[in-house]
Formats: sequence, structure tokens, C-alpha cells
Amino acid sequence: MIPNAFWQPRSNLKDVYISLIAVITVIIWYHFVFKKPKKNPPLPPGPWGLPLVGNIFSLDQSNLHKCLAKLSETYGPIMKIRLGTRLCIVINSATIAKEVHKDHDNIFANRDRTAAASAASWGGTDIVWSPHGDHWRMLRKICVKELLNSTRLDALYDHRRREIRTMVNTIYSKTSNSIDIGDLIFHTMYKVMANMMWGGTPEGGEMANFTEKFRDALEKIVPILLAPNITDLFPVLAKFDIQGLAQQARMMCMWFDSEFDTIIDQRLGNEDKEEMKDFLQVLLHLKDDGDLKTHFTTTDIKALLLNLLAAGTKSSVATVEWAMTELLREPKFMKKAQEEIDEVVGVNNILEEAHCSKLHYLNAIVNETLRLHPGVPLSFPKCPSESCTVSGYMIPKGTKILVNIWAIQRDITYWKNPLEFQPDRFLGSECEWGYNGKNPNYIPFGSGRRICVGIPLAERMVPYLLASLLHSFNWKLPEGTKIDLSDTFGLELKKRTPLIAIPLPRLSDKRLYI
Ligand code: HEM
Repeated sequence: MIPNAFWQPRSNLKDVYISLIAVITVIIWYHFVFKKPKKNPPLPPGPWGLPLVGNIFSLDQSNLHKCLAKLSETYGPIMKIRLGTRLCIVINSATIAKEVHKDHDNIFANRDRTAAASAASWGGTDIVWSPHGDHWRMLRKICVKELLNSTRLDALYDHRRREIRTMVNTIYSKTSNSIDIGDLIFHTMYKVMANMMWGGTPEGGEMANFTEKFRDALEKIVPILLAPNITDLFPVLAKFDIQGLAQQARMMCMWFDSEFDTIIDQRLGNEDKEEMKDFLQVLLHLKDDGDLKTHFTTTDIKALLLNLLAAGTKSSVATVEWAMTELLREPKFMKKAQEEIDEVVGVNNILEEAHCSKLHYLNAIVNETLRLHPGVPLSFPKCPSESCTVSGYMIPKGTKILVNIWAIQRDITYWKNPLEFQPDRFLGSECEWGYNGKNPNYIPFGSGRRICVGIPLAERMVPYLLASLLHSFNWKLPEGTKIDLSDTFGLELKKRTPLIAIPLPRLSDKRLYI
């Protein structure tokens, strides 16, 4: 009998089934053994949180930078925490921060804007809270082109010089009396900013005590911006302002709005009288002449003025106050800085801003202060515009990202004796320590495209302020007081107790104080 050929319809169906099952089994076996299913990378590790609220109650808000650094000792340099139902990823290492700032800079250039931040910034129209896009690019370009570049700042030197001379004179008038250093620097820095931006605020009249009121308003708005807000913790509640924080922030914003209206009105009223070339004038021209693409409004002007005034004063003031604190704690550093200043400037001369580039030791003190007490301890929150992988972990789109600058700049794997104030570590290798964020271990001004826009001004003002205090005066602590190095977390890293010190003139002639 001739066996059935396999193509013959009458072939044994059972055999065909068996062969089919065998082939499928082999494919499945091969798939499981050799081709593991492609899994998404995991989320970073992190502490367990309570249902719904997450880790919110275990975070010490007044010491957030330290608390996050401590947690990272257990969970590693990249970790997740839950703020309500929101995921937040904290980066405590330079290598991983570099991935965010350099490799994925485009994705992480968005801000994570809270409800209060939105309300306090005219709906996030300002430079700090704008999402990454055309509007933000336009604001940055205006700031850099019209104010924060070397040529423009050189041209505005007179404003800075005048206010520094006034400061020296004020201190001289309080010789041998206790002075609140932060308060003094705030007034000087505020006036420098106001002068450069809109020609200064005349005290008296409608604007009486604007400096004080402005400072007061800034102090009030910070806790509102930092308070944990149910609206942000549970995005489903975004429409409800349960704690009223957004409303409070909006009220503060309205106050700034009306003060800036007065400043703008005064300027518009004076336009025919004199051709002013300050920042506000440029902004008003831009608003009137701008094309549809730029679409620059009066609200944008106010938001920009507030941004620069607040960001420009707060962290610069904190840096000078911390530097003076460290120098009073270790007078040998103060002496060395004064000797250098005497060599470059002399005690028979007035110190000018241009001298500062020759004061290498003083600049090392500023660098070391910015390392140990960074003006902004946690970078402003970022938010990835798409999901991506960082250091082998999944970072989902829309996560809140915090880079812990304070922890990175104290990392023992990179810094020798990181907790000690040692200005000498910054001597002789200046290019390695630029403020441009290129060295991921030293990022006091942040890094990537959202890096601080005010670096050129901070680079001029902070050394100039500090050198002026040290050149004109010797300083001592009031009898019976001690240096307090404790800090408190805020938009800037503040001293917990203000630094109070007593000035004693050291220049050769009292006319140098006028
Ligand atoms: C010692 C002084 C200063 C320090 C330590 C400092 C530090 C910083 C840091 C860490 C950031 C966040 C960067 C990021 O998110 O990655 C920032 C942003 C910013 N800073 Fe500064 N800053 C200082 C002075 C200034 C000054 C003088 C101005 C203005 C005149 C200024 C204006 C701004 C603005 C507008 C932003 C937001 C930039 C953006 O989102 O595009 N800062 N600063």
C-alpha cells in the first residue's frame, strides 16, 4: 500500500495538530528563555509613605535640604518621595544631576509650578515660572540683551558705586554700634536693582517706604509659596483652593501689581522730560513696538521687574551675610582678605568694583561661601516634558524634580573635608570653578538652560559688597554673642538668626567714608 503523501487531504489530522502544538511550544519556550519581555525601568527607590498623603508628614519643611540629604543616605543618590498623590524625584548626586542638566536638558527645562506660584506670578507669565517655550525664551533674551550682560552692566556702574558709597557712609555713621549685616546689604542691593531697572524709587510721596514695604511683602509671600498645599498634592483638587493659599498669593501679587503700576505711571508721566535709558524704558518701548510674535505686555513687564528684584536681592544678600559669618567665625580668613585688599587698593584709596577681579583670595571666599551655603539650596522645581530614563530609573512625565545643590556641594566623594570652610580650595584653578554649571560638583547658580540669568550681576555685586565691608572696616561680634551657623530652608538659604556685628573704621582718612 502506498502511504498517503503529507499533502494529501486524508493525511492524519492528529499528526498535524501534534506538530503544530510542538512548534508553538518551541516558540513559547524560546520566547521565555531567550527573549525576556521588555520591561520599563523601575522608579527610583524611596521611603514608604502613608496611603494618600505619602511622605509629606515625615519631611521637615524648615530643613528640607538637610532632610532630603539624610534620606538619600538610605535610599541612594536618586530617590522618590510621594507628596500626596504626586511623585517627586530628588537628585543628590553630581553625576545624576549632570544627566538631568546636560543629557536631558531639553526635557527638564520645564518648571513644576504650584498653584500659589502661579497666583503670585500673574499666572506664571514670569521668567522663573514660565514653561520652557517661546515666551520664556523671549523673557530671557530681553533680560540678557537689555540688562544682564557685561557691556550694559559696565555702563550702569555708577548706580552700583553710588549705593555702595552710601552703604559705607551709613556704616561709618554707626561706628562701634551693632549693625544687622543682612538688613544693611538688603537695602543696598535693593536700591542697586531699583536704580538699574527704573532709575530708583524716590522715598516719600506715594512711594513712601517702598523698600520696607517691598521687603515685608517678600517675607510674607515666601511662606505662602513654600507651604504644602492640598491643591498641589492632589491634582484632582486643582480647581479648589482649599487652604486659600492661592488666594493669599494672588492678593500679594495684586499689591506688587499696583506698586509697579505707580512706578510705570510715574515713568510714563516723565517720558517727555528726559530720555531715560534704563531697563523699564526699554521694556516700555518693547511693549509698544513689539510685533505679534513677541507680544510683550504690561503684565510681562511687572512680572519681570518682580522676578529680578526678588531673585536679585534675596540670594545675593544671603551670600554676603554667610561670607561675613564665616569670616567672623574664623578671623584669620578675614585678616588674609584684608591684607590682599590693602595690597591691591591700599588704605588711602576708595575701593572700586574693577579692583575685585584682582582680589583672588576674596573671590575664593565668595566661591567657598556659595559652596557651603548656596543661596538657593534646592534648585527651583523642574518637571520633565516627557518620560525618560535617568541613571537607569524611570522618570515619568510630569514628575516634580528637585536637585539638591546643598547636598551635591558637600559630597565627600568629591570634596575634601566638605564641612569645613576652606577658601584655599578655590585658589589656582579658577576655570574649573566657573559659575556656568559646567562642573557638576559646583552648581551654586544651577546648570543647563534654566541656569540663573543674573550671574553677571551677582559676580559683580557679591565680591564688591564684601570687599567694601572688609576694606573700610574691621568687624567684631558684640560682647557676649556667638556665631550661629544654623540655617533655615526658604527660597534662599537664610541664616536662622541675623548676623549682628560692630564696625570699626580702618581707612587712613575720614574723607574716604564720604
Ligand atoms: C548669589 C546670588 C545668586 C544665586 C546663588 C542664584 C542662584 C540661582 C539658582 C540656583 C537658580 C535656579 C537654577 C535652576 O533652576 O536650575 C536661579 C535662577 C534664577 N535667578 Fe539667580 N541667583 C543669584 C542671583 C541672581 C540675580 C542677581 C538675579 C537677577 C538680577 C537672579 C535672577 C534669577 C532668575 C530670573 C532665575 C530664573 C531663571 C529661569 O528660570 O530661567 N539671580 N538663581
